[in-house]
Amino acid sequence: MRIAIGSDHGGYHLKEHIKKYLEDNQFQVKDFGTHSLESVDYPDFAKTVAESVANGEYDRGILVCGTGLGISIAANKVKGIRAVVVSDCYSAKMSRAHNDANILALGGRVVGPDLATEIVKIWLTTPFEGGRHQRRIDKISDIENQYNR
Ligand SMILES: O=C(CO)[C@H](O)[C@H](O)COP(=O)(O)O
Repeated sequence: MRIAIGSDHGGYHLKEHIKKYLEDNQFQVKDFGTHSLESVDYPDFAKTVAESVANGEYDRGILVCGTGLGISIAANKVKGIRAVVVSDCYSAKMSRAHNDANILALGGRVVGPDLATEIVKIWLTTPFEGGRHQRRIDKISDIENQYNR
């Protein structure tokens, strides 16, 4: 699986931790930055990662800012993106099974590295269930198409 990752300064340390986990576990990872603790603007990284997932270059994206909130809001502006902020294992599972989330957003100031690793593991291995959930995803796409032509 090809995974695009990105963060702002608030998510930098957790992004580096997740990158190492992914590389150690034979995922193909592209790090779109940021590459230091210098203050940057999270929409810049959300946009790059979200576009790389929306255009099919990468299968999934993982984004980290201080809370996961701003970077997920920004990513969700890109057509075709379903970004979710997750800080527990149940939501990680359900965001895949029911919501077919294609971007996981984490808060570097919210979740510790061990919990984040568990969330990432679950999120990357849980399949979408389809069925009635596909109908609901299609309705989300309909809303998106209405406002984002
Ligand atoms: O969590 C975030 C957005 O949702 C950002 O990481 C946070 O707002 C950055 O704050 P600061 O510039 O004070 O480090």
